[in-house]
Amino acid sequence: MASSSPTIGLCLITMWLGWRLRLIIQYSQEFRRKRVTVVEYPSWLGRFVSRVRYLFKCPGILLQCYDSEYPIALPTPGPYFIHVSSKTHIEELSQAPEDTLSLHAFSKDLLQAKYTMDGIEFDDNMSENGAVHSRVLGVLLKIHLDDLQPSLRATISAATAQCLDAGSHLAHDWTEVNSFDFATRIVTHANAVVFFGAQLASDPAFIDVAMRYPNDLFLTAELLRFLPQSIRPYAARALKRSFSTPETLVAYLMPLVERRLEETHTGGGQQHRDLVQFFIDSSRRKGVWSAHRIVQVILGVWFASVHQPALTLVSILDDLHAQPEASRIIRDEISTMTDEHNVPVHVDQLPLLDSFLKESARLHPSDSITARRKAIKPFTFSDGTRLEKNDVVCISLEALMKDQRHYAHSQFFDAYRHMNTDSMTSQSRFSEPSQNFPLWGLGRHACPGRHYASRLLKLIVAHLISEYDIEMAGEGERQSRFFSWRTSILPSSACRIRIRKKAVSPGAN
Ligand code: HEM
Repeated sequence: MASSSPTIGLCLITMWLGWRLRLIIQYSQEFRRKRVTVVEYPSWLGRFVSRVRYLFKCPGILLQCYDSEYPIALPTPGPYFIHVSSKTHIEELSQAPEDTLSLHAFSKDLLQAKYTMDGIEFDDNMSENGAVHSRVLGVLLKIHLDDLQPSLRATISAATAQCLDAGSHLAHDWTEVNSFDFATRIVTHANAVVFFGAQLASDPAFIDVAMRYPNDLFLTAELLRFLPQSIRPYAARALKRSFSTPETLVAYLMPLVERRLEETHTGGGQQHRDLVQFFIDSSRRKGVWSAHRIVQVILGVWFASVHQPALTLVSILDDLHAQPEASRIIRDEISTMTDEHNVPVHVDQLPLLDSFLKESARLHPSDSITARRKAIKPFTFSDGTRLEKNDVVCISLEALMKDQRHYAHSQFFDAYRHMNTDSMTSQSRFSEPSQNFPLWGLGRHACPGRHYASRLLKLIVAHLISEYDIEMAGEGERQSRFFSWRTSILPSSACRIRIRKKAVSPGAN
């Protein structure tokens, strides 16, 4: 009996390896694309190694092999990813119809949504959901940002103080925290107010679940993607025991959404200004979504809304420390800049703060690629470059934003780069997607949450920089504090900051 478990384990591993090898052989035989450079080692073993290497080294490989004209293809443990970077390819990719190059078909594979978002069934051509997202995030949330700002400020302030209470206390009032945990906690608290309103956002048990959900989703999806389709439902059921936050989150959200739907139908209750209400109001135009459907969609948006801003904030804090002079001037800008009527300037109208955030994201994005699309059917670019069904195509984000052709002295951190320094006004804004700055994607899918993300990051940075002294804990190159997994560039556990309340606070606007 004692020897049976290792034998079963060995059989399962051998079966899994055989299955992966069969897929690799299948993909490699299929992969012949006109005008695309394939970056992989020759031979079967080489191809296997190339795929494993992709998991740990993708951002570095893309920087090394970047070509501003010709697409490059990298083998991944799944399909080949074809990375484009020329103006024409980028334009054609972002304008391709959803039923040919689909973001949602890609996201469905990436996030294993059926298992991680309470059984949501994505259609590859999700124009209906897309329209509701755009209205809720890109229109209603954007319009209400100024109204939400006071509660966001108060929440950021309280969440920061709470994180510091829980951190490791050092001499001279310093507290040390893990940068990513710190950023995730503040973003989670702020988002919870905006998504679900003050009542649920003030429940610590809910915040704990909401904060853990993106991590559980990410790990579950990663594990499932390594398994054959046929056994994913069983594996997902087994994984639920270890990663239970999706179910718990649904248990919190269903009563809230049901109550709101009821209030909306009867016309009773108070007026709510949060995303749950915006989703209810916007989906009514599409024939009233059920509470369950609204919760499923909110789970997807919640993942996007926590993970990316938290990663972006970690890099901003890192860069503020590396650029002390710019950091000092931003602090002055926040505390002293007034308009012609001597009224403090709105946090969204501070040109150096905006430029700094954009420069930080340009040099240190949290992902090396953007605008991913899965080919639902074959697609041919105007120069003849061809994609076959199931290929994934995307833009080489990091390499493109470090290309000398787009940015002079592109490796140099220039806090003023995105400003007109004569008039000291913004030249191009952080929240604007463009061909040279596709951080938010491009075209009809460009991130609808970008105005909120930009405002949130500015409010957090303004609060931290005005009220706290911040230092990196431990020195060393940036590279030693970050690692990559697939295309993501992630902070390691060595990414820690020391933080303490300023002796005299200049006070933010
Ligand atoms: C720094 C923070 C963020 C970054 C860098 C970012 C980046 C992106 C990117 C690259 C895409 C894909 C665009 C494409 O493929 O063309 C995207 C899509 C999306 N993002 Fe963001 N995002 C951020 C924050 C947010 C926030 C805060 C929210 C919600 C409040 C959000 C909601 C979404 C949604 C719903 C989509 C899917 C859009 C669609 O289906 O058409 N994002 N984001």
